[in-house]
Amino acid sequence: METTAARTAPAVIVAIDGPSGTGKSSTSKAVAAQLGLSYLDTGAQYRAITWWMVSNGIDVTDPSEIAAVAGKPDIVSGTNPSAPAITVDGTDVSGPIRTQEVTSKVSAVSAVPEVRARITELQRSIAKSAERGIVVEGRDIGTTVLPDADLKIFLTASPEARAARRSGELKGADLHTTREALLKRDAADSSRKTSPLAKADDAVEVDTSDLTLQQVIECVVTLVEEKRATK
Ligand SMILES: Nc1ncnc2c1ncn2[C@@H]1O[C@H](COP(=O)(O)OP(=O)(O)OP(=O)(O)O)[C@@H](O)[C@H]1O
Ligand SMILES: Nc1ccn([C@H]2C[C@H](O)[C@@H](COP(=O)(O)O)O2)c(=O)n1
Repeated sequence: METTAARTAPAVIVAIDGPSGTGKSSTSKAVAAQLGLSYLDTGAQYRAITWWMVSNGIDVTDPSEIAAVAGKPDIVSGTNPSAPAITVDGTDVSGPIRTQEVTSKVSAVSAVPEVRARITELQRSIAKSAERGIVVEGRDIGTTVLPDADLKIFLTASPEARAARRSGELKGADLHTTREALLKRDAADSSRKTSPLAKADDAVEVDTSDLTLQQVIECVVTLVEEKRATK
């Protein structure tokens, strides 16, 4: 619930990065809602462009084929933390971007420099137009997209904790398979040449393995409020 103090506070830009399943989306949405900030899920944008590539028969194993069409889809992201929305060429793709097919291909598509340049530009323009500030979550927000963010958080958690969270979400999917898939995606995202998943030198690292979601939210809200008090 947004407070009066939040409505009158100075604008603040918060970058939240980390590997898959560390709680970035859940935390970012809740913090933004509580503090009256906009919210941007940058993973959803990479998933949306991947969905478009797959739907249009692009060979996602061929970076030059991806690069040639990276500018074609029109991706529009909503920034309401209570109702995050994403469309591609006017079609709501919030469901289709979460399929296993898109999840298995998104690391390859998001590694292509032309894709990153396009999506990074979009992200910066959304952040710039957020009057009351924004929480932007992803993999390279603190290092590349918004290096001057007021606050940078890097969430981590053990592979076991992350796999348990994900298999809970996927209605009891096999823990070992889920863990291996998470680690494979992290390895691809961390080893790409252009803006890999990485902690910014000035980011605050929060290990969420043994924290409840509510504890993580409270920790980040406190960090944002402390930062706002110095602005
Ligand atoms: N601290 C926590 N304790 C227990 N469960 C959590 C915690 N944080 C998040 N979760 C749960 O873990 C799952 C993954 O969280 P979330 O989608 O926020 O992670 P993420 O880092 O955004 O992942 P991805 O990068 O893959 O999108 C969700 O079901 C969420 O409710
Ligand atoms: N800033 C970002 C955000 C996401 N990606 C890529 C890498 C992820 O595996 C994929 C999906 O993200 P998720 O929905 O799981 O948060 O998108 C990236 O490269 N940079």
